[in-house]
Amino acid sequence: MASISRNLRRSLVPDRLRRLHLLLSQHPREYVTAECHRPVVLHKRGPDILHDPWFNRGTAFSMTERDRLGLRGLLPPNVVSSQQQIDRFMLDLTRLQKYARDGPSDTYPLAKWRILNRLHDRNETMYYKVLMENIEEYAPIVYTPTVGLVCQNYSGLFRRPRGMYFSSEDRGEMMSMVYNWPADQVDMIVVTDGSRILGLGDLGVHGIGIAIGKLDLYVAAAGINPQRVLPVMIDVGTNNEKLLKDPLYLGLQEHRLEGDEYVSVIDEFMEAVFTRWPNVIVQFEDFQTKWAFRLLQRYRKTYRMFNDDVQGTAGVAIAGLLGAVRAQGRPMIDFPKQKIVVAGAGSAGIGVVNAASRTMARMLGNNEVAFESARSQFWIVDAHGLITEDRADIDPDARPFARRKAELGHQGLSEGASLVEVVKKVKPDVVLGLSAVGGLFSKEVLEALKDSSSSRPAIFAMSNPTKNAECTPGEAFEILGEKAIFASGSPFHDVDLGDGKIGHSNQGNNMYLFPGIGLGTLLSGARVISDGMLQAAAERLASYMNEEEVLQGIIYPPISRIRDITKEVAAAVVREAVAEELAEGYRDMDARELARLSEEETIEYVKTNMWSPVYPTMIYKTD
Ligand SMILES: NC(=O)c1ccc[n+]([C@@H]2O[C@H](COP(=O)([O-])OP(=O)(O)OC[C@H]3O[C@@H](n4cnc5c(N)ncnc54)[C@H](O)[C@@H]3O)[C@@H](O)[C@H]2O)c1
Ligand SMILES: O=C(O)C[C@H](O)C(=O)O
Ligand SMILES: [Mg+2]
Repeated sequence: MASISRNLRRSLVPDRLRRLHLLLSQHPREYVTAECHRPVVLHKRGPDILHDPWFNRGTAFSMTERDRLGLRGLLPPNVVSSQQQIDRFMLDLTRLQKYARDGPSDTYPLAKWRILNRLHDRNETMYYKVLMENIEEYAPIVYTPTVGLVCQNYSGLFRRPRGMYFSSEDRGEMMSMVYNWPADQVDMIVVTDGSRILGLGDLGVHGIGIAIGKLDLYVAAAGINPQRVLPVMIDVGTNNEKLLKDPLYLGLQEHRLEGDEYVSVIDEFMEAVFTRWPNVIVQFEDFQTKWAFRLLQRYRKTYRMFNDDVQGTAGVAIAGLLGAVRAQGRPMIDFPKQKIVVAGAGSAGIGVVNAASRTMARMLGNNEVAFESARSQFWIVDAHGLITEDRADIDPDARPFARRKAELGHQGLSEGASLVEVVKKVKPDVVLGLSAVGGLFSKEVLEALKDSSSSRPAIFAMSNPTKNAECTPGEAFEILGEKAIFASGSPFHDVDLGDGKIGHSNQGNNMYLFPGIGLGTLLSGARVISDGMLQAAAERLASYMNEEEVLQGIIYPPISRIRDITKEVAAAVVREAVAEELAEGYRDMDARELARLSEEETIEYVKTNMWSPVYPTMIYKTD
């Protein structure tokens, strides 16, 4: 029988230990934690349980449970194990996938999503077990890139509602509406207003799919209990003319609210959710750039919130950029010498440049000279070309990084210079795309990068979904050869370079950080999410890959390791929250005890609190 760690043993009384041994004999060891061992109290019986995906376990209900919960006779008599259920489902899934093509040129992503979604609707535990055990195959279905296709087709795919919808029509009602949600505890909310879904633009209310997909990763990667997650869509209208005219559109058919009216809706939502669930964490997702920064500044000092596109993406990019330095055989401290061209000056691009330049400045001494030197390592190109001081109506968020007049002359560049011109003149170590323009890193741009001052030029084609990637790994390796480092926001296959050589295609997606940021914040009980906590998360991700992997060009972990990396990131966030005296503790772990935990004990503490897809003991209560 598998052994139980000392920490876990300490937290269990003897009869629970017996059940734990039973669980260990039925499930992979990593699933069995104290968190999944808590009994669940039910206030419903019979068919109500079978229709509730949180509690339903179908044919896996034992005979004693069927008696206890009024289920006897409501299910076929053969009791099966959870593994037999998964085997049966997987067989059916493979068969259905085969006969349910989505279209002539396409393979089966939407068909797969529909089948998985039906399981999500009837048995959440089983759904997450399938997802976790097949994360490489199904993360790209429930998350990027297929989630984009799902949002684009949401009116046709919609079956059962999931999550909550707040609209501009609900002004004045939100405080009472939040009590319509059935869970008394919510740990994690992902909220979107649907205004910029991946690189697909304004998808209005159909953007709820992205919040659902992000929370699927919170459950699968971070072990947040699926009963305590809440996807939210704030429908303030849409500026997508097609949706405004579409008779099948599910949202408000009016233009988006603007200005103070818009802010007041978001304010009301924040007040309502933090009143009912004071300890909740709110992740802002896919808000158009003009609101992303403003809302972040407005709430980050008072609420437990962060913006994934601005802050999660920045951390993931920093980890990858540091990986690219190490891949050149140089120490991370050489990062401030890297010349970086960024294509895209939206929430993601500016978020990356802000955070990466701060990281450089810290390495250089954190004073004014250091900041100035760090700033000068970045060239930002947007839809109008190179951003310089000469630009009229410059976006205030981009202003600090506009190239100075004095620098331009000797570089032979001017306001609005094209991307290819900038790459030719600057000879950057890195080109990083967050432009949402597929193919932007054209043959010409990649050819120009051959003159890079780096021994291993790095290409980050980070825009999503797949067709928005600035280039493919095939294009990058073909032109730049085996030394190139490649990462993309959506997954691509590695490239066979012949002679047994592989061009590694890394996935540089904020999924490697947001689950750990959320989990670490929850388990530390930090009241806000500080820059230091975000930096600690990024640094842990950066150091996760070992020297050998990095030298091979592997700068991000494979998705199969997402649960492990998330645990490590969460522990780093907890420790930083403690160091900054922001941690207030979680459940029976108070701030003082948290501070006494060693690094290893913090990791064990995180692991113990991660939910796993194991059917818990159920107890029926009448009130
Ligand atoms: N990989 C990840 O983890 C990750 C995270 C966040 C966002 N993203 C992706 O980043 C993209 C951008 O997101 P955003 O919120 O910043 O969007 P945005 O629309 O606010 O910004 C896009 C930026 O690209 C610029 N741009 C447009 N055409 C260009 C061109 N031809 N050359 C150079 N720049 C051009 C625009 O001027 C703008 O500054 C999206 O595709 C999104 O999916 C990826
Ligand atoms: O959702 C993703 O895959 C990454 C990112 O948040 C995005 O907006 O593209
Ligand atoms: Mg996003």
